[in-house]
Amino acid sequence: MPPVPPSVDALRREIDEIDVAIHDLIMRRARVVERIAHSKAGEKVFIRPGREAGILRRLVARHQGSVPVAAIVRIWREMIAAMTLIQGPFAVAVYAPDDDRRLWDIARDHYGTVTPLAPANTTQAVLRALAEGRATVGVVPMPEEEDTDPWWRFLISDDTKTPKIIGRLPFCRRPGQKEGGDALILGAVPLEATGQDHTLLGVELSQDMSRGRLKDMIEAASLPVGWFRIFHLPGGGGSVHLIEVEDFVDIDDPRLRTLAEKLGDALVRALPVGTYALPITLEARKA
Ligand SMILES: O=C(O)C(=O)C[C@]1(C(=O)O)C=C[C@@H](O)C=C1
Repeated sequence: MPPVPPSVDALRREIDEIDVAIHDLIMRRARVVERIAHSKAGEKVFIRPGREAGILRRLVARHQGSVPVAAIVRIWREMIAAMTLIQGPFAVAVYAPDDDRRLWDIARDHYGTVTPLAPANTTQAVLRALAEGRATVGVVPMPEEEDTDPWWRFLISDDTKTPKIIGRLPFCRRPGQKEGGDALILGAVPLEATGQDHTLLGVELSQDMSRGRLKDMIEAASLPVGWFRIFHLPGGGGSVHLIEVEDFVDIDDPRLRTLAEKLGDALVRALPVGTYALPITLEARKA
């Protein structure tokens, strides 16, 4: 006689048991996070974007079976966001002018149901919310070529309180999803290498310099250049540049000293204004 398949009732009882086990594990995870939070006592910033990226990359790599991996990412983002809030106040300012909800939706996806999000009409308002402590992190659009008043120029500062770029959204890109509507996350968080990172380098010059010449100098300092944005300071007072470097570069990186030597008197300052963990692009088969 072939074995009798379990009844639907029996399968549902198995699901109930699994749910209890998952729920127990979530509560156990939260207790571990509470202990981590305890060890961070006294630190103003308790988010670790690099660690979050590592957790998701590991899960996406090991995922198998019929559940779309995008759903796994969503579940973990919900959990990590909730477990961030366990550790202290956490709020997000999102650039969402009038009825433009694009970044709002990306931010909600990343920060889950319970994280307070506040809309900001301008990118300046996002920076103000960060400066005034109303938001822990801010979500702003990727720098556009034609932006006449770019938000990123305020990040090129030696003031240690200046927020940095700490992430890029969406962190998981579905197959075919365009990069056009991407966002960057700002926050006063120490930069952390994850093994697959890009850095945004801020360069302030006392004079205008052609993009080609600056690019040559940066590449001669062994920094692999991605895209470039330029803002000419009013009144001919020089220029600021945001340069994507396809590597992790921190403030002590010797390549920055080489660049400073090459730029000589033209240089006012060159510093990393942030790094982001490279987003994951999901395979069509698993998405
Ligand atoms: O590892 C930590 O430092 C945590 O606070 C835990 C945790 C998580 O839920 O895994 C939560 C928030 C951090 O941004 C990173 C990870």
